[in-house]
Amino acid sequence: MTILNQILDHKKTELEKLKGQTPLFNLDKKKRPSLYDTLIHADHLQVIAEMKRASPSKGDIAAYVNPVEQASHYESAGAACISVLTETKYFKGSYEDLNAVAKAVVIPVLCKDFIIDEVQIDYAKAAGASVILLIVAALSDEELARLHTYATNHDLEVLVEVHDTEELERALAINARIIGVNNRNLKTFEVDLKQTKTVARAFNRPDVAFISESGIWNEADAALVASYGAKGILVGESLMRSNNIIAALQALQVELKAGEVR
Ligand SMILES: O=P(O)(O)OC[C@@H](O)[C@@H](O)c1c[nH]c2ccccc12
Repeated sequence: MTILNQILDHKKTELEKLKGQTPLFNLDKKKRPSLYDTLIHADHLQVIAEMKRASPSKGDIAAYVNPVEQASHYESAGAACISVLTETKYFKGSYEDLNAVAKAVVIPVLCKDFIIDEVQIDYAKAAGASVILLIVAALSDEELARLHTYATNHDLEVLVEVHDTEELERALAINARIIGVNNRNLKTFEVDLKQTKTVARAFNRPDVAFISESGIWNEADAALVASYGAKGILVGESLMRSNNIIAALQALQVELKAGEVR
């Protein structure tokens, strides 16, 4: 069984618990900027910086880091959005982490989880997210369309994650406005930045905000995916391990040149 299937099986067991409770978080509702608008109008590569304590492929990365401090560094270094892992068993995240970050920053906040049910979207919103992730590989076409509509109707933006050109077609079919290609295959854990190139070449839609996710360590990686057409990048581990978060994040914000070679 692939790791993605293991995570999804575990998720199903948690749904009943979520459905039996009401999400109660303390939050003053903030109007956050639109991630889509930020990406579409970008003149330099936009960074979605991730709060990631651990992962199934790497184990502990920074298990005990303070999410508010981490997110505040990200925000002051010019991040476009903060991604917060809320999956608990494999990534050691929580809705409490998300809520703490949402209270501390004014930029968009992405709830990073394996969403398979509306109740998770309710929790993400209640905890303060303005963006959610939907993973095409984890959902049927019907589920993808239904959850995408549900989130949009609740004033959330949606990052739709794909791995390859077949999944890209499925994302385009539901009119996804923000599409991310995950350079890490969630079935094998292999990371290849060229996935960004392959997917970028398969479509020409300037109205879609296209981002590259995972495996970005330095300015050269950032410049490479920008040259493939990415307007933004989703970066976790390299920032979590950095001992100079601000400098590391600033270095990734490379200039976007008009008419990049794709
Ligand atoms: O730590 P990295 O290699 O910079 O990757 C960040 C992010 O892309 C990764 O955490 C991620 C992308 N899609 C996901 C889906 C679920 C969990 C995690 C992810």
